[in-house]
Amino acid sequence: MDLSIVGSGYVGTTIAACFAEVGHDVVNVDIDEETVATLNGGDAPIHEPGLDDLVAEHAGDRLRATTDYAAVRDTDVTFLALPTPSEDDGHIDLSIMKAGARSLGETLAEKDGHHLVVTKSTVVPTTTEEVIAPILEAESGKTLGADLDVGMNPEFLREGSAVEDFLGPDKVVLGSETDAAAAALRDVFDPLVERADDPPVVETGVAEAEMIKYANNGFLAAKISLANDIANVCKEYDIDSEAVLSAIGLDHRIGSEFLGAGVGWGGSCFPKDVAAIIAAARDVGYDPAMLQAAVEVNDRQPVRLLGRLREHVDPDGARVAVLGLAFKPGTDDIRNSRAIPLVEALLDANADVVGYDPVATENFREEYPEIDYADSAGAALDGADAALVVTDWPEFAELDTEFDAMATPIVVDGRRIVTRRGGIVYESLV
Ligand SMILES: NC(=O)c1ccc[n+]([C@@H]2O[C@H](COP(=O)([O-])OP(=O)(O)OC[C@H]3O[C@@H](n4cnc5c(N)ncnc54)[C@H](O)[C@@H]3O)[C@@H](O)[C@H]2O)c1
Ligand SMILES: O=c1ccn([C@@H]2O[C@H](COP(=O)(O)OP(=O)(O)O[C@H]3O[C@H](CO)[C@@H](O)[C@H](O)[C@H]3O)[C@@H](O)[C@H]2O)c(=O)[nH]1
Repeated sequence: MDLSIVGSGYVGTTIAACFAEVGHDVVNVDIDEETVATLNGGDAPIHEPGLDDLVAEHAGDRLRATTDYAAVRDTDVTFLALPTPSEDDGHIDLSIMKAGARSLGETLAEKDGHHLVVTKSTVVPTTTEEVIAPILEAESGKTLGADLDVGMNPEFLREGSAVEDFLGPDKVVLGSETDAAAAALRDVFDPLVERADDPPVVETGVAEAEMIKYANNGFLAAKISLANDIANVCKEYDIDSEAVLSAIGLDHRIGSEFLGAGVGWGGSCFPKDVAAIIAAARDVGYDPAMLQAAVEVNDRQPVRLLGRLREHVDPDGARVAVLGLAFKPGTDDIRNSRAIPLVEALLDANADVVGYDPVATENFREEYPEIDYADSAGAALDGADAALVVTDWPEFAELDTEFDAMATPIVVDGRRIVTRRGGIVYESLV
């Protein structure tokens, strides 16, 4: 099939390359000329394992990119993979989605025949039908349910394993309201479902599909927060939280994943999505207490980590190495990284901060040019008065003699990943 993907970021590029991989002809539309040029040059515009290879293989053939929305007229289905950031009060900011829908609608005015527009972005319930569809209808002159349909296909990929997750999903959720939309969505996903050995395909309504995404992320974020709550209790009793959490994970009703206690959840999705569904729920008169508690526990974890640091060193004037700037291992994405509140608090406390990350340093430097950066963990530790471990990059587990170069070897581990104990002052958050 001929597919167009509007937005070529973490999701748009990944799904475009993967759809090309399963046999579709795909065009990416993005307003960023550099992104488009990078893709057309055969390179991925983001760091994501396996993506470079797919882009290199399909670019110029089944995968191409353009800044010109007119390209969507040659396709059957368009996915909107545009950002849906948070407003200051947590509500979803739909301005980019609306701008994309307007451009798409304008261009569809000149397309004969049926077109399906699928929301891939994470949007609060009713957005696709009540916000996106009316813009598309108004701009294109097409009629919803006749020559225009909308659908919703939430995305569950994780950064750092995006390609693997998209090509091997636990489930595929296809939200539609008409037979034509349901049939087109099935046609898009059939080759992927077949290749992935038939994962469950959930066919549902558009608003249900929108809500499934928030329920998924809200549940996972709350699961981590509950693990952190339990781990904090363990810490106060001097009980090994890892032993406790791994034991409860053996109960199949609980499951062992996303019980990783530590400095909490960050990233481009959990914080904004949990905030957005809380705000949307309040708009319709319901206060989601569990989700709110998940946020509160999460906000406390960096504060607790700094408390552990202060038990050993006064940050004022101290050189503090921050190990890990990405919001999780395997990505250069720093959006809502736990390193952000930590670095800001350290700067407020007048610490001399040196950051290190295997791949996210340049992104962090753009936001925080005022701190020092090292090109290895060892260099960051050299001469430091204390180290905070913030991201669970596997290389931090291997650190050993590097700690010997610290001025005072105080290691406060926010991810419980460092293995060395002898000859250092080791303090774990949980
Ligand atoms: N990042 C993830 O892991 C992930 C996973 C699942 C769902 N999501 C959801 O997917 C959506 C996209 O997220 P992302 O992380 O890929 O965003 P992103 O910021 O990485 O990429 C968005 C892209 O859209 C482009 N863009 C902006 N305005 C445009 C316009 N008017 N027309 C065309 N292109 C435009 C930008 O240049 C950018 O390349 C969000 O709703 C997010 O919540 C993200
Ligand atoms: O046991 C765990 C697992 C994760 N995290 C943290 O949680 C955050 C999110 O991690 P992860 O879920 O692996 O990464 P994302 O790429 O943000 O993926 C989430 O957000 C995406 C965007 O909505 C969804 O598509 C994915 O299904 C969902 O897992 C990171 O800060 C992790 O460090 C923990 O603290 N403990």
